[in-house]
Amino acid sequence: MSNEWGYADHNGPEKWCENFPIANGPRQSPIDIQHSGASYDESLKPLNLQYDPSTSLDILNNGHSFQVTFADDDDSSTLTEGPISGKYRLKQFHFHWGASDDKGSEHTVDGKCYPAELHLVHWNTEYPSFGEAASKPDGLAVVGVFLEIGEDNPNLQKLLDAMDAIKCKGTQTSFTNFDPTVLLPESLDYWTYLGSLTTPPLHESVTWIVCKQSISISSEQMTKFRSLLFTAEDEEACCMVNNYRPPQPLKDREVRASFK
Ligand SMILES: COc1ccc([C@H]2OC(=S)NC2=O)c(OC)c1
Ligand SMILES: [Zn+2]
Repeated sequence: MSNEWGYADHNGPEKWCENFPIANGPRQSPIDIQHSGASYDESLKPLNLQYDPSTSLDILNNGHSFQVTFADDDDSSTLTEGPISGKYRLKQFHFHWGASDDKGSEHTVDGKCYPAELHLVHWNTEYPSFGEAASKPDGLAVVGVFLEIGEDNPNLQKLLDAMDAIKCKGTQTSFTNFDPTVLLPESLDYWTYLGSLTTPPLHESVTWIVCKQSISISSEQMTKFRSLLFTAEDEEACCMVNNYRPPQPLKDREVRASFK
């Protein structure tokens, strides 16, 4: 398989180990989070997420998902506290989703799949850049938020309105003055464990912070996500759906809960 990984049968998650043997490593993500298997840790602090909307730059279809990228040349948008030490800067956020409402999240909870999952990707300012941090064991902290079918979510509308401009792989458009705080659930109770990026290169560099509470998305809004394409303008169109990796073995890891 060339380095062109994807989510199809010929280049999807079951094949990634051919070019990325870490795919079978000791701290791979995502995982199935079992309520009964998580231990409450009273030493876990509340998350401190401070985002400056003026750091949002653009929205891009990268051929695997769509992402909103943030200026990260100072400490304007950061994650501190929670399970981490030090300060992590927001680099980007993106989503994973399914072809139908019964699948799409990467993490599952007691075997339950959600239709989509948001990832807010932060890098440790102990390192000079995201690129340097991405391969270090404490380099990244990703906040995961489940999306559940319900009422229309007005906080997603600005993202949905931009999608016509980024339908194809490699297209992007300006996306300014967006505060990702509006995408967080009311409660910031979380599970945390040590894991990895969920796409190649699958670096085992992520402190995962998965929110217990979901946010809503309507079925109509999910349909808009599914109108994006994995493919470029000059290629045969392939709908961007099922861009999720299934749960990986927990192996010798613990999952801690910030709540009883
Ligand atoms: C710009 O940085 C990123 C962000 C996320 C990933 C993947 O890892 C997780 S988490 N979600 C993914 O899609 C990534 O993979 C190379 C690079
Ligand atoms: Zn992701």
